[in-house]
Amino acid sequence: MAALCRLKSMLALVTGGGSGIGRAISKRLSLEGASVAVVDLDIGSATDTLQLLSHNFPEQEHAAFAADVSQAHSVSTLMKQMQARYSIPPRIAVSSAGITKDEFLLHLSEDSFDSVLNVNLKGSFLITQAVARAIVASGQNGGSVINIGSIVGKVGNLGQANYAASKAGVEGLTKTAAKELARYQIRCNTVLPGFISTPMTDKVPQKVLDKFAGMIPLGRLGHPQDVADVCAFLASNDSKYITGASIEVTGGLFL
Ligand SMILES: CCCCCCCCCCCCC[C@@H](O)CC(=O)SCCNC(=O)CCNC(=O)[C@H](O)C(C)(C)COP(=O)(O)OP(=O)(O)OC[C@H]1O[C@@H](n2cnc3c(N)ncnc32)[C@H](O)[C@@H]1OP(=O)(O)O
Ligand SMILES: NC(=O)c1ccc[n+]([C@@H]2O[C@H](COP(=O)([O-])OP(=O)(O)OC[C@H]3O[C@@H](n4cnc5c(N)ncnc54)[C@H](O)[C@@H]3O)[C@@H](O)[C@H]2O)c1
Repeated sequence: MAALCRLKSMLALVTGGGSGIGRAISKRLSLEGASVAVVDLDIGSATDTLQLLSHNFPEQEHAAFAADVSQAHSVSTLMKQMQARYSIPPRIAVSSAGITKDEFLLHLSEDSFDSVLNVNLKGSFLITQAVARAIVASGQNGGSVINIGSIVGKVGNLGQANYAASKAGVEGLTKTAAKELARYQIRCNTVLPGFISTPMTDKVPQKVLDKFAGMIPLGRLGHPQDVADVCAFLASNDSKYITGASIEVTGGLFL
């Protein structure tokens, strides 16, 4: 197989890189030659991810950063730290940081609503804005923003009014960013994973899983790698004419 080097000399920022899908994306982008800034609330898990990244090219430099994507000041500090470390802006920005606080609507608290929207939607906004600003300020056009939504943002899900709202918002945010940032050749796309086996889905009650068993046409739960492969495509020039798209990575769940 030809050496994977579609992202050689590119700097990628991946939030939520300490676990699950974000960790798989970090690994996949490094395999294709990118230097990866692994960003997570949990610096320990982000540092653990560093140990898993590829170093196939001498210029690859990976680093871990602690940041809370829901807080503007934290994202601002992150960007300053990245500027000091790399002196170039990230050309690939993946927002994978996300949380759930599941509860039926009738019992859902304001705090559970706010915290999920702040991390999942506002976090994607803050990262998209910060990276776009850095690219525009560099005077050199070009970049790929990849925001991780969810099929739940499209179809809804029992117990996830907050989460579904946040993920539907991520799509609207990303489509608008695609329209506004095209003039800078910054492409913005949303990935909609289905049920992917990660610590996030480990919390789903077994009786719920049992209800959905057999509902996935491709016959298996998704792996984080399944999402990472699509993100590598969206990060690369192989998707150079794609922006504003929402790509479902679901195995056909909820077709
Ligand atoms: C096996 C292959 C696919 C499995 C798919 C199952 C999930 C649906 C698709 C999600 C895909 C993408 C998700 C992705 O974005 C990442 C995540 O968000 S992972 C978290 C997903 N969260 C949920 O699906 C919510 C699960 N439900 C709960 O956590 C609890 O039910 C809760 C909402 C906290 C309420 O708990 P409580 O103890 O008050 O009630 P019960 O758990 O006893 O539930 C009462 C009855 O409602 C049924 N129920 C609950 N949630 C769902 C659901 N999402 N879909 C269908 N039915 C649901 C539950 O089975 C009980 O039914 P019964 O009265 O018959 O026992
Ligand atoms: N697993 C699935 O089935 C599935 C499906 C659809 C969408 N998604 C989305 O994919 C993304 C990754 O999910 P996952 O399954 O890998 O979850 P995960 O829980 O394994 O990883 C989420 C990561 O985000 C980090 N994080 C949480 N809040 C943060 C914050 N405020 N600032 C910075 N980092 C923060 C966590 O520390 C963790 O490392 C999430 O946005 C999730 O909503 C997951």
